Parts: sequence; C-alpha cells; structure tokens
Amino acid sequence: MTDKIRITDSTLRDGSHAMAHRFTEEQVRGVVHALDAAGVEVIEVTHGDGLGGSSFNYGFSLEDDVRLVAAAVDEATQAKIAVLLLPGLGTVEDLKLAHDAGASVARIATHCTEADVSLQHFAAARDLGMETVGFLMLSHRIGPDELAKQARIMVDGGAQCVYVVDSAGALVLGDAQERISALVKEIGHEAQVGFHGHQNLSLGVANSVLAQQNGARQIDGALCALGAGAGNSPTEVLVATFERLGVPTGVDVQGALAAADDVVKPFLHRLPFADRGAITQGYAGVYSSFLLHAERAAERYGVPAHEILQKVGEAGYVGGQEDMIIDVALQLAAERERAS
Ligand SMILES: C[C@H](O)CC(=O)C(=O)O
Ligand SMILES: [Mn+2]
Repeated sequence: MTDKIRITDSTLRDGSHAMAHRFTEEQVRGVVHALDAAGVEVIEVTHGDGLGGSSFNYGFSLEDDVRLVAAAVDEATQAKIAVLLLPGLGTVEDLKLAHDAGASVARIATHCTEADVSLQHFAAARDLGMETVGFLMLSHRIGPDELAKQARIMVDGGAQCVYVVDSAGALVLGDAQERISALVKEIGHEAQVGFHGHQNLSLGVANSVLAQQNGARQIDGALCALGAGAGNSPTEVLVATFERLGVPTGVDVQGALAAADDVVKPFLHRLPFADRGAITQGYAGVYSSFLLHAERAAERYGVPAHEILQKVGEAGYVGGQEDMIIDVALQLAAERERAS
C-alpha cells in the first residue's frame, strides 16, 4: 500500500501574488468551501509574502489578512487553515493574531541559507499548539547536502515538516529529486519532507511526482496554478495525476476539477502562463513573485521585463530585495539611452 500524501492548497496565499494581493472575503469563502468539500486537508490563506506582507514594498492587500483567515476558518468544516510567515516581515505577534483567528498550521519561510532566523517563530508556533512547517525558499541556490543542513536547523527548532521550495521554478527533475532525498535522509526519521513547485519551466507536477517517489509526504498546489511566476503546480492536476499513479491524497478529483473550473477560473483576469518573463525566471533562477514587480518596472522605465529578470537572476537577488528590480530597470534604461 503506497503511503498517503497530504496536499496543501496555496491558491489563497501564493495566488495572492498573481492577484496583486486583491482577494476579497467572498473569493476566499468560495475557494475554501470548494477545497474543503473536495477533501483538501490544508488550505493556506495569507498575503503572498505572508503575514505582515501588506506593505509598500510588497504590495498592499485589499483586505486584512487576519480577517480573511477568520473567514476561511469559518467556512472550513474539516480543512486546517495555514498561514505563511517570513521572519522579519511577519512577527510573533502577527502569528498570535492569526492563531486567535483560528489558523492551526504555521508555515515559516526563510531564504534557503537562513534557516536560523526561523527559530523563535517555530518556538512561538509550538507554544501556541500550532502544527509547524518550514519553507526553504529558492532551494535551487544551494546543493542538496547544504539544504539538508538547513532543514536540520529547522527541525531542531521545532519544524514538523520541511519543504524544498522551488521558488523560481528552476529545479529540473533530478535537481528536485536529489534535494528531497537529501532532506529525507537527514530529517526523515523525525519530520516529514514537502515540495512546493512552480511552473516556470512547466515542471511543477513532474517534480512533485519525483518528490513523492523520493519520500516527500506533503505537496503544495494551487487551483488553476494560481500563483507567482507561471504559477504553482495546479492542485487539480496533482490530484488527478497522483490518483492515476495510485498514490492516495484523500482529495476527490472531480471536486478539485470543479473548484478550479467553477470557482477560481471565473474570477481570474489572467491565467498563470509560462510566458517569456516567467520562463526567464525558471531559466535564470529568479524568485517567482518578482514577475509583476518586473512587469510594472518594465512599463514604467520602457525596458523589457524579461531583460530585467535575467539581470535580477544574474545578480542573485532574494525575496525582500524587490526594490532592486527598479534599480536594475533604471540601469537597463540608462544603457539603452547611452546606446541610442
Ligand atoms: C514568499 C514566497 O512567495 C513563498 C513561496 O511561495 C515561494 O518562495 O515559492
Ligand atoms: Mn511559491
């Protein structure tokens, strides 16, 4: 009998990037209702950059995060509501407020080399009685063994699962496989391992299957792929694919398809798509949530978004350095001016 995996749906968190953080309470209720009915066990609801993300640098939320969390909790009958927190952006106080609103899973995200900044947040989440998940972002930037050491820091700090997060959609098959195997070897006897994929090179689902085959037990998706860059591994495709592979997810395929088609698709202005900018993100290893920031800078300074993203990848910028996108756009604009 193949081990069951748990799908966490991140439409209402990673999808927030693609929606420029404009989710309404009505949309949140509709998505949670449909996912909960389909049997999805964990639903993540937060600003794209986590609790406290609503800001000038990252983009302001239309509605208060904690209010959206409370609405999600109210709507769910069996699903747990998860929140994302990037230490420094979100605080322990933000986590307490989300917990008071009914969130029961804390997902603490750091850049892949910075796991130690998550320790007080894991401790606080455990004190609150929350389930804990660690998120090692931009996991392509370091090798499997180094990544496993960072996962060890999170587990020692209280994480019950650590994710390989392919924030740039840059991991190509074996790259994902090796990182999952390294984490399973290092922490697998004490904690679970998860995988969060992006579609910039259209490998989110394939990488998720390889992750499961190499021991990952938690897999992220988003309905209609709604997420940063070219989007996330689509939840409905993951569920259908795992069913065909005989891997139990506990999610009803028809329910997931209906949630994507009937609930999410009607409110999308733009379907996540592997266009030139998003593919460049996967190719050059750029944080997926930089896409809309680069598109805005491209329009403002008259330079192509994909050129900005290529330079951002070469410079190795990480989440939190959104302002450098403007700097890169200005440099490109100046170079063009000189050339003409
Ligand atoms: C804050 C990021 O959007 C987290 C995430 O989903 C990723 O790195 O990918
Ligand atoms: Mn993501």
